[in-house]
Amino acid sequence: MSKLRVAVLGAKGRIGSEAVRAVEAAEDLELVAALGRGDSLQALTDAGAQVAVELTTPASVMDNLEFCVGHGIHAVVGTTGWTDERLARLREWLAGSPQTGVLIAPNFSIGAVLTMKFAQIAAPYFESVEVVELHHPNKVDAPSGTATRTAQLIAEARAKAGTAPAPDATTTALDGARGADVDGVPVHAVRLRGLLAHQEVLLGGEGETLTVRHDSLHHSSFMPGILLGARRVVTTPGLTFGLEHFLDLG
Ligand SMILES: NC(=O)C1=CN([C@@H]2O[C@H](COP(=O)(O)OP(=O)(O)OC[C@H]3O[C@@H](n4cnc5c(N)ncnc54)[C@H](O)[C@@H]3O)[C@@H](O)[C@H]2O)C=CC1
Ligand SMILES: O=C(O)C1=N[C@H](C(=O)O)C[C@H](O)C1
Repeated sequence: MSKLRVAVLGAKGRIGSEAVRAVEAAEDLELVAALGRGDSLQALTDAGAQVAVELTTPASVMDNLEFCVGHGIHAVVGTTGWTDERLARLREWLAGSPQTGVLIAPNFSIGAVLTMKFAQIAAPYFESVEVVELHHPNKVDAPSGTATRTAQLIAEARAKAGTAPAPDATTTALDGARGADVDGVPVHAVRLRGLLAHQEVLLGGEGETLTVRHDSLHHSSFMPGILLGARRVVTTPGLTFGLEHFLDLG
C-alpha cells in the first residue's frame, strides 16, 4: 500500500521538529517536505504532499492554509489564534475546494481532549468555574488555544443547562486580576520557566470543589493526535474543529 505523503510546516519549531520525527517514524506515512520560515510553499506541490501539518504561528497560519486548501492539500492544524472571523475565511476557502479536509485541534494530546470533555460534563453541576492554563515562557499567545476552547465548551454546557452565572462579589480589581473573560468564564494564564503545557479547570459548589488537571510533560504527548489527524483528515472533507471528532469518546 502506498504511504500517505505528509509535509510539516514549522518544521524547526518546538512541536514541528517533534512532528518531523514522528512522521518519519510512522510506517504508513512519508515525510515529503519539512518547511521553515521563508521556505516557498511551492515545495508542497513539488513534493506531491497530500497532507500538511501546520505548526507555525498565528501570524503565518492563514496564508499557509489558503495555499493548502487552494491546492487541494489537506491540513492538520495545531497553530493557535483562531477567531470566528478566521474560521469564516477558512470555511469560504473550503467551500471552493469541497474535497479538501482541514482539522484544527486546539490540543492534540488525549489527556487535554479528555480534560475538555470532563470540564464540559461537570460545568453545569457547579456554581463556580474558572480555567488556569500554565505554559513555558516562550509561548506568544495568551490565553492558550486549549484554555479558550475549554472555556467556550464550559460556557456552552452551562448555557444549555440554564446554569446561573458564577457568583463573584468583586467590585474593585487591578486590570487582569480576575483573568480574561472568555464567554463569561475567567481564564488565567501563567508563564513559567520549567513548564511545558498544563491546565486546571477549577469547579466549586456548596462545600466542595473539583479540579480537573492535565499536564503535557513533553511534546511527544501531541504526536499520536497529529498522526491520527493526518490519517483521518484525508477522508473527512470540510472543517473539523477538535480532535475529539476523530476519537470514539462515547
Ligand atoms: N494543538 C496542539 O496540541 C499544540 C499546538 N501548539 C501550537 O503550535 C504553534 C507552534 O508552537 P511552537 O512549536 O511552540 O512554536 P515555535 O516558535 O517553536 O515554532 C514555530 C515555528 O514556525 C516557524 N514559522 C513561522 N512562520 C512560518 C511559515 N510561514 N512557514 C514555515 N514555518 C514558519 C518559526 O520559524 C518556528 O520555527 C503555536 O501556535 C502553539 O500554540 C503547540 C503545541 C501543541
Ligand atoms: O504553545 C504551546 O506550547 C501549546 N499551545 C497550544 C495551546 O495554545 O493550547 C496547545 C498546548 O497547550 C501547547
